[in-house]
Amino acid sequence: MKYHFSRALRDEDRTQLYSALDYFDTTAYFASADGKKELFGFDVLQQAMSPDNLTGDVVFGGCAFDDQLIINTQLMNGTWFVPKIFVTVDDHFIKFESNTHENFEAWLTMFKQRETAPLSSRDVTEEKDWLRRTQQLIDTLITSDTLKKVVFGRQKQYQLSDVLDVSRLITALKIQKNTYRFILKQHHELFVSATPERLVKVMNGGQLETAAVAGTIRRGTTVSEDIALGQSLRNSAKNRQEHQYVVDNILQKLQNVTTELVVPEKPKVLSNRQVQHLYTPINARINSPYGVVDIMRRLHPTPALGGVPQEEAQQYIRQHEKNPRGLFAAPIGYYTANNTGEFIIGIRSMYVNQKTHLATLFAGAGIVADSNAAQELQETNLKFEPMRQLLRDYANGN
Ligand SMILES: C=C(O[C@H]1C=CC=C(C(=O)O)[C@@H]1O)C(=O)O
Repeated sequence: MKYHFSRALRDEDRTQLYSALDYFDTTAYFASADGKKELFGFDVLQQAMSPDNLTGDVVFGGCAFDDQLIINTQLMNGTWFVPKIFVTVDDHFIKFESNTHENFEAWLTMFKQRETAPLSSRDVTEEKDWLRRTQQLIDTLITSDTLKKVVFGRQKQYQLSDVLDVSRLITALKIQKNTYRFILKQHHELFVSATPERLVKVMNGGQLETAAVAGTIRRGTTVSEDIALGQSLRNSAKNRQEHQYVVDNILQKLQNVTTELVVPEKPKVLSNRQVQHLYTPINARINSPYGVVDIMRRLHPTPALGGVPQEEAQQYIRQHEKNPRGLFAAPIGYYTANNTGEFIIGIRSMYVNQKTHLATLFAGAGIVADSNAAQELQETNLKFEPMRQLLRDYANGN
């Protein structure tokens, strides 16, 4: 990029940057799981449905989960853009890069928080037969010689009374600890995710970090109950199996494109606000000439989102889920011209059409032969909760 500027971070910078996300037609926001690093992309220099034809210092976007097209949306079928302005914020510093604006301070002062109307929401559609279809899937898994695991998705729609402001969404998302937060906005469409699942991060020098996040239990209401639940998750043969499918698949996919693969023997427990997961971090060094986009394409979908075997599970998903997933359960993130970048998985997410004011919330659960359909239904209810809470907090002005 042509213009570069950096300085110490000031208190008001973040608020102004959040407001700037509402001023442009196309924007992206990415926050690391510890909340220390935030990336912003503003306005479009180049745009495409696939990253292949874009040449920019940084590219934001996401692929659709599979090749099923969704009507009346551009965003959910996969979209990528090179921003005109790229801003990075960490604990102490702010870095501004631009092709079009020379003066960062003058640019930033243009953006003020807007007054917004109160919001209400009511649920309008719900997949009432999800329990029955999940039982049918369990029966299929019990009798199948080949199919071992399918991550089965569910969607729920809410009618909102007004448009959502990205700046207020970011503020309301902050309570979702230990999750990456991502918002992609294109025209009247928004995709919002507070996800614990990192697909891949590649750093300068080719160090690669990924993780298996699969196997779920609720949070306890007291510290001791929470710890006991985490322990029972670790001891659950069903959850360990569900998790191990993901670890094995990632290792197999990385084998020929990396060296120095490091994987702990046993999973840890990763706690989010509503649920706890089994979690295995996996590190490696990426072989030349592979880049972060190659690894993203190679890894997606892991059995945390698709299933085992991959092709058969994806076919089951295509045939038995009510609606295509779009960016739900799909890779979203950014990459740079230096082959670094980070892709997370768009779960605990929602899609909002700001013209119809319809919000679609997504949740899924890994189903194996040992699964209990009613428990999986409960699990998906918990997985809807980050976005339901977001809508509630947004409405309450939190
Ligand atoms: C598909 C989702 O979760 C996946 C990620 C973590 C744990 C999962 C599980 O335990 O079922 C799922 O594989 C979702 O949250 O919508």
